[in-house]
Amino acid sequence: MHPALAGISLVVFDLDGTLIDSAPDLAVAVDATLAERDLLPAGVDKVRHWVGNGSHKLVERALADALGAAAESLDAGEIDAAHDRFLAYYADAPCERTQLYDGVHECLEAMRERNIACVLVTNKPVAFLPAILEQFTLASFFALTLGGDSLSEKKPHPAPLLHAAEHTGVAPARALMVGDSRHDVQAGKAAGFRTLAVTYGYNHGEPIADSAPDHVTDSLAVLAAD
Ligand SMILES: O=C(O)COP(=O)(O)O
Ligand SMILES: [Mg+2]
Repeated sequence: MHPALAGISLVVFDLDGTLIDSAPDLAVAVDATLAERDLLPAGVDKVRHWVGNGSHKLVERALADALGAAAESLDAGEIDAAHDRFLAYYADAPCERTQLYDGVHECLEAMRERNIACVLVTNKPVAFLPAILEQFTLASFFALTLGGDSLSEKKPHPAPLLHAAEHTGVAPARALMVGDSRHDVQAGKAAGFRTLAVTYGYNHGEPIADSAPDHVTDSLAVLAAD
């Protein structure tokens, strides 16, 4: 068994950039939002760097970039209005270009066989989760799924991870956080979880090793190995 799983009874998985490559659909919704305001498209490469702090931050970063302004200088009402438009566009097509990463299903199957509880903790709005989980037949693997707006705090705050531990009755010391961004690693450390980071996701253009996770992998398939 992979050393990250030694003594582990709960694995909390991040979604975007960890289980699914959702940036192409997020970019379509961002670009449609910008186009309504006659702003140039951001494109998927930029959007990849902006995912991870929830959809509101994604839209704020996209607007700031398109307007050549500092995020702090934007009007809050302007960001809220653009965010509403983004949510409408994304709701129309949340999984047309999104792909499941290799190794995800075999990893989740292996957790099920080993009786290791799995919980999904994403900063994505919870309203999008049913359609995405159904599209990739992921729903049945999770004891609980939390979005960025499910609780009053989201990652990098440890609250959603501690909620997952409490919900499954597993002590944080026996839990592992698996994610692609520094926010996942920070939340995991703050919650007293062990941390495993994937190298292929979105991390604001920084190497995830800089966040000093306990383990790093380039595929979740390693968690399925004997
Ligand atoms: O920022 C988002 O909307 C999603 O991010 P996460 O699934 O990587 O937490
Ligand atoms: Mg992520």
